[in-house]
Amino acid sequence: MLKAVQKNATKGDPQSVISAIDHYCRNKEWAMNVGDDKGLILDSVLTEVNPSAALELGTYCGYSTVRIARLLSPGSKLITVEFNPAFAAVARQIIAYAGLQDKVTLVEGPSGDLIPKLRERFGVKSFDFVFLDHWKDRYLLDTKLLEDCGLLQKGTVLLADNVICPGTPEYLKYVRSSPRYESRYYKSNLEYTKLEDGLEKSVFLG
Ligand SMILES: O=C(NC/C=C/[C@H]1OC[C@H](O)[C@@H]1O)c1cc([N+](=O)[O-])cc(O)c1O
Ligand SMILES: [Mg+2]
Repeated sequence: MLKAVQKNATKGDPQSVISAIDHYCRNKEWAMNVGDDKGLILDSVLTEVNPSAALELGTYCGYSTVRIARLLSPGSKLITVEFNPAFAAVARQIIAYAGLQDKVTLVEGPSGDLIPKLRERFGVKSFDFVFLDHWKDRYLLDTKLLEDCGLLQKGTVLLADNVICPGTPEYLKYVRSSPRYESRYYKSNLEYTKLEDGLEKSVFLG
């Protein structure tokens, strides 16, 4: 994937990096990026929220990191968390190739350990936007952790990938039944396939 970006994308042009990855993953080797179909929904929700402080759980190779960071207003920041050092190493190069390294802080390690440290380490008061795309059985645990650490504020938008495939049933049940969230499902398809998947947008009500 990284070679495809270096070969086919233009340095400093995030859209060309996104297109190069999508083309490669559709035609050569599938990979678990949020992809171009769900990516358009991510773009529109992100543009609507226009966050000054955004968090991504599950960087993988940085595809959604680039999608998010390219739409941030000047001065806004994205913190992205990745547990797997090999993925993180690729992501750093892809984010830099897109020229977005100044907007992105990539933190390596388990989300459960890092979330409680984000305030002291990065001076984050709270997040306006959270993209959940990491281990599917961590979505609910980490959402509750974000609540308990006071990192969500009234109006914070959580956007969760893969709520159908591979699926995050406990998380869905929680955000759809809790009085503290206003939740909505955006139907789409699993990246680069015809299988159903979708994004769940949940607004924290405080
Ligand atoms: O596991 C998925 N994502 C979470 C990956 C999590 C972790 O894998 C190793 C690394 O530590 C990374 O953080 C996933 C899986 C599929 N899938 O179709 O299997 C599709 C997706 O969009 C996904 O995000
Ligand atoms: Mg995903």
